[in-house]
Amino acid sequence: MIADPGGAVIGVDFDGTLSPIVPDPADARVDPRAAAALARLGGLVGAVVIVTGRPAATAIAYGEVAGGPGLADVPGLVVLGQYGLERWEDGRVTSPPPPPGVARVRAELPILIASLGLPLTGDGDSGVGIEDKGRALAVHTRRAADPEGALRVLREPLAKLAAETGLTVEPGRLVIEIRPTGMDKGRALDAFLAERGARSVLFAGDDLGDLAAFEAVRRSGLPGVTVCSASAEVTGLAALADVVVEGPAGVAALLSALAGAVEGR
Ligand SMILES: O=P(O)(O)OC[C@H]1O[C@H](O[C@H]2O[C@H](CO)[C@@H](O)[C@H](O)[C@H]2O)[C@H](O)[C@@H](O)[C@@H]1O
Repeated sequence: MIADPGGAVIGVDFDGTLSPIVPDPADARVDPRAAAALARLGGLVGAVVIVTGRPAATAIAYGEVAGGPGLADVPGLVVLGQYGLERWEDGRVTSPPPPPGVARVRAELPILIASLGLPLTGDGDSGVGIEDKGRALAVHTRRAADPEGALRVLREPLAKLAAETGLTVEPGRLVIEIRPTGMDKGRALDAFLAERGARSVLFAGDDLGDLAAFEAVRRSGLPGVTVCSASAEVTGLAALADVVVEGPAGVAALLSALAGAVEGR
């Protein structure tokens, strides 16, 4: 990677990796040090790609940094959003239309959650939150009175709703998403590595949804490094990573050190 940076692909997740976990998903923002490191790397390596469950445009918007380089300033950046269904590049998003089941989930979710006796969040209130991502919906319990308990109550009814609407369930950090089938971070990364003719790859993530990308690094057969952005909340991923760092601050430090090593080679 350092000897042949032009062949390297640097892949990163957004929430929990570039952006610290916060109670309200709408408050998430990139760590400015991570954005600055990626902006350096973008001019040095083959490609920088963000692979995220967020809509691609949301990652770009939450990647703005006042007075410094933000994610939109990373040279050649590609964002594969909604687990690879969307692509942001050169300021434009391309994506297929949402499958029809999403509209039914959107209509039924508030009723279903109320029927389970779980209060929904209002502005700034505690409760269960619904994040509408256009082609997927996420049900968040981080702000519920009992986050783990709410997750337990929701698990089966959401799986049933996903099955009835031809969609799939994606569990995450105090969140269950109902999203289109047929794509995941691994498939998205496979295709990107092939498209760019990658000769090495690094992928950093924080959650079990990032495991598919770790597996893509392994099956690529390329010299590869998997990085876990560690937290007390997700303990399973660290054992499966080559390198473990402390959250987004640790990821930023690692990316910055990598940029320094390439610049100084
Ligand atoms: O693939 P990622 O970039 O990691 O996105 C996965 C989901 O992350 C977001 O939720 C998580 O972060 C929130 C903000 O810190 C936090 O409040 C929540 O508890 C976490 O689950 C996001 O809201 C989802 O849409 C993403 O799919």
